[in-house]
Amino acid sequence: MGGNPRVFDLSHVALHTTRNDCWLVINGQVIDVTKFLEEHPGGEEVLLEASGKDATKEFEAIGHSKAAYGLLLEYQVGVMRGFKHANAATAEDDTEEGTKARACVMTGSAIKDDKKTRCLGAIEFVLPLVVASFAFWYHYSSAGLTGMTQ
Ligand code: HEM
Repeated sequence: MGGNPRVFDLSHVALHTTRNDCWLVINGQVIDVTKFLEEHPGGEEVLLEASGKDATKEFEAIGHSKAAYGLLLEYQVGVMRGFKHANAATAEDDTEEGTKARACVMTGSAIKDDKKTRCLGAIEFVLPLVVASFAFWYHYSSAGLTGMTQ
């Protein structure tokens, strides 16, 4: 799909319900799974049953892997009219590039959060050690000084 996604109505998607022409809708993405029917690990029957309609619930109920979500992009032919993505402003943002960009943002923040947590962990561990060593040093050096002056 290019920068301008094709926009479909459900009535249009409903015209593609055969083995030779099989579309379905998942999360506002219009997916043409015709070429994927034979490859689908869950079998072609479930795809045919879900064809021509919004199959988001069925798709998500299976707990498909990230790879399966990635495949959606590969077979996407357009978006549903008026569909608002959970984390996108408009359906127009739901281009392949847009979705990939969002995926990057999501991965990016996940990694960032992870780093932050690791960094915090290190600080939480090192800081008490530094404070304790300082306290020791202060105690003994001032004791030494006191000893010297007496
Ligand atoms: C609503 C329609 C769908 C239903 C009901 C469905 C059902 C299933 C089921 C039952 C399995 C498990 C097979 C097993 O473990 O033996 C499966 C696996 C899989 N499906 Fe679907 N599926 C649907 C749509 C799709 C679509 C549209 C794609 C991608 C374009 C897809 C990609 C996959 C992949 C890659 C697997 C392998 C396991 C995984 O990576 O999650 N499925 N599906």
